[in-house]
Amino acid sequence: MEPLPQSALFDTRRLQLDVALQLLQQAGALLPDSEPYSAEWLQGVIDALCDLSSRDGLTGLANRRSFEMAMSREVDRVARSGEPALLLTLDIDHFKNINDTYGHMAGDQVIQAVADALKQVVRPMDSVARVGGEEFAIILPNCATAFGATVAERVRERVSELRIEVSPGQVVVVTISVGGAFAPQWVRSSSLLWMERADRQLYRAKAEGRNRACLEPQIDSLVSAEEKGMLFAVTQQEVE
Ligand SMILES: Nc1nc2c(ncn2[C@@H]2O[C@H](COP(=O)(O)OP(=O)(O)OP(=O)(O)O)[C@@H](O)[C@H]2O)c(=O)[nH]1
Repeated sequence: MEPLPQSALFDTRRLQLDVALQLLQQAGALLPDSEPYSAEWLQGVIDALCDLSSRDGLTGLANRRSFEMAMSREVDRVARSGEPALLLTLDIDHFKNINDTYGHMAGDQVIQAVADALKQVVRPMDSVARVGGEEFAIILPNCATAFGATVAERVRERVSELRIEVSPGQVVVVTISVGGAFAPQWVRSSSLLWMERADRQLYRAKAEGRNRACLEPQIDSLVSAEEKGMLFAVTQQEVE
């Protein structure tokens, strides 16, 4: 790497890092143990802040922002490799009743327990996120299309088996509704459209009675006109 010009060097101790360091401390983040204010130490602080801003505080899962970035990367990867990737969106059924019956703190415990179960039921390469209050989403890269319904069902079943003790002797059982859609292979789509398609199946699962998984049927014509338009636009750009 080129040496930095003299004008780019400054005394890093003049940086106002108090709030950043307090935030990291409060979140229990590990601070780098290198010499404070050295380049290595600053890089460690920046990395820890990036990690903190990409996670959901309650569950430690990826938050919506970092999940959207992961989805965009996956959409690009699928378009290049043609490998199937499944997106599941999940929502705890009648969650408002849990808050109303047992209180908000118990509701938080339920969200944490569901998050832990989701992390355990998928492969390490899959990305699990909390994308809203009682809403989660999972990207499953390289998931064979024939296997999609089985995976979605396994996730649903695992959550229904949880026995969550929200206070001594008080056990809560919850169910989730699951929607799923595969990323269109060989088509440069958008993560937003992919999420919308999975969400549509989630609404169907809710409407059909909850505690079930609905996947978008796998037929070619499911590549929407909008997505075909995007493919066309890309092809045009490449020609020009
Ligand atoms: N405890 C707790 N509750 C939350 C949190 N975020 C959102 N909620 C609550 O989650 C509830 C969601 O309620 P609704 O959107 O009506 O959905 P639902 O009761 O799960 O009903 P369906 O989704 O239709 O099955 C609301 O009461 C929110 O206040 C959170 O972080 N902690």
